[in-house]
Amino acid sequence: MLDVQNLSMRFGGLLAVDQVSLDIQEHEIVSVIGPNGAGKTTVFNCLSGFYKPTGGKILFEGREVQGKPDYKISRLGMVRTFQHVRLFNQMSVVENLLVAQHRHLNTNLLAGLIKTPNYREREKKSLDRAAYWLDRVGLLELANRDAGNLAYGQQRRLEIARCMVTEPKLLMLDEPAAGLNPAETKELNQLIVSLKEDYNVSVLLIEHDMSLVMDISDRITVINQGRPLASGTPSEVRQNDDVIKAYLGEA
Ligand SMILES: Nc1ncnc2c1ncn2[C@@H]1O[C@H](COP(=O)(O)OP(=O)(O)OP(=O)(O)O)[C@@H](O)[C@H]1O
Repeated sequence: MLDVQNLSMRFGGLLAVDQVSLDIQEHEIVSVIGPNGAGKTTVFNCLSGFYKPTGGKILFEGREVQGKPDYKISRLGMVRTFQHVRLFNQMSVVENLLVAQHRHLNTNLLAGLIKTPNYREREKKSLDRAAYWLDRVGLLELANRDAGNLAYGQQRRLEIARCMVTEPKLLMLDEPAAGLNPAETKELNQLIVSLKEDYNVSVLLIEHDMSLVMDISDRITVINQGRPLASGTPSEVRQNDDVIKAYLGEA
């Protein structure tokens, strides 16, 4: 599904990502781990179109997407969350999900103004999808609350729902467990696995919580100082001496 070949990203004199390759097959959860500043978020920013990589190829379903703008990449079915939650805080919870779908579908302004039957039908579908996902992430009863007033763990779940209403093929989660308590992390674990099992979504995960990573990942890629250090199954990575020395030993 996703095939990243020798991805590089240079910021002036700093080579933040240096020849990183990874791939994700359908129905897989793949994690990218590594010490702080290793380049994980920069890889995400390149994949999701926030940065134009300075080298390498990104193939999504066989199509080259490196350098394409973020809205085009998300319309192809690759969507992401952010390390620091980015919701529309002044809007209600349900409005956040409606806006996500509008932006995704590139809704026609004129059709919206005169409310054509086709437009109404789409609006109804958007609302149904929003309600479905709010229920699915346990936020339905908070639908009319301002997003900014939700507890942190709830905002994180809303971010995932906001991705899911656009029906992605690949979901990229940047440190989704950061700031969550153990009970919330356990819920997150179950949610991510069910996205894969029940909705056939592939997941690319950046995460520092090693118990979560080891539990749900099919494969793991480790990067260190921008460079690929190792990749394999959780048990292969856990036993890799280089990984232990560079990261796991201190994690
Ligand atoms: N826009 C930018 N301009 C300049 N340097 C940047 C930029 N974005 C990231 N960097 C640098 O690239 C390197 C990799 O950063 P990145 O945020 O990708 O690491 P990370 O592995 O995600 O770290 P963390 O686990 O702390 O989130 C760092 O040295 C960072 O300072």
